[in-house]
Amino acid sequence: MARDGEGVKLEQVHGKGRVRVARVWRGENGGPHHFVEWNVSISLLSDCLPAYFAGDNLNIVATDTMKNTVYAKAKECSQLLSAEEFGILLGKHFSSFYPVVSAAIVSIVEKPWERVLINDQPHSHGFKLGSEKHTTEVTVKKGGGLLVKSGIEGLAVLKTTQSGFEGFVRDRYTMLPETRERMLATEVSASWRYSFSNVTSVPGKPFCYMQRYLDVKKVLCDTFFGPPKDGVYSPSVQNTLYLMGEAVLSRFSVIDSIQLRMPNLHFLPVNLPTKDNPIIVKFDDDVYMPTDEPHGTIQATLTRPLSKL
Ligand SMILES: O=c1[nH]c(=O)c2[nH]c(=O)[nH]c2[nH]1
Repeated sequence: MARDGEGVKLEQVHGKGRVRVARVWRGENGGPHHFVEWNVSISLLSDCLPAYFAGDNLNIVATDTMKNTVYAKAKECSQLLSAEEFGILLGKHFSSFYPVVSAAIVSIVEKPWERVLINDQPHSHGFKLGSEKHTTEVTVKKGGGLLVKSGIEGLAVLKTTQSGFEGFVRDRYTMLPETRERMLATEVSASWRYSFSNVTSVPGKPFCYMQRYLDVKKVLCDTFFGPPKDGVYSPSVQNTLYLMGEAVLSRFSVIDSIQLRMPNLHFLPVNLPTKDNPIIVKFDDDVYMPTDEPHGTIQATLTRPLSKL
């Protein structure tokens, strides 16, 4: 929402960030419990410019109300649902319930609680924290326009060989040796966009966002690592990132585009020469110094041709 007035252009959005909610669904007749913990952020686009220009709050949906709505809607959801479905439900509510709201953006980060296995048996009500996180960002416009993104944060992956980096620009500042043998480590963040563009075109069951999230994660990992025995050679993070994104687009027709962020987390070869003694440690692809920073930042978005942008 923007207004030009007295030489000032105002663009604004307001919302509530980091609303933490956990929900348990207790199985009938002693069946297993299902559990999620979500961190929900809401932004509303609404015509509340008088609040900024004149201190008139008449059209403001209080952010406290947004927070309460998260708990109220979680309570109403009597069946297990995915973060995406909860985001759509909240987005539909905010954009249709309030005449002043033209669009709602709901972002959710799911805490990676996983059902625990005891003696290989899934526990009925016990969970432990995993690593990478499932995320979603849903935009719902008044009238039903929809954008659903899902994502992964913090998928840490590493391979000890089958990676190199050669043929790059060399100048007087370049010290990095060319190599066909190095470690490759990254923490993948991915965000992909589904092709549904209206709340009426969202597929119902059996389409399952949770399963799709697991499928995309598998395709990303399979492409990064390659076959179990021999792996696959990576000539750069850039090429591996591209192949990962391309594999997702070619495997899932409901996904229009994917953004991947893959920091290059360096493992530096350790050589310890001394002035007087023979070399204490000579690097032989064995001892490394892991570093978090500085790190390479490699990021790209792949979009399917002919996507309805
Ligand atoms: O895969 C890589 N891509 C780069 O752009 C780069 N730059 C660098 O120093 N090492 C690497 N590795």
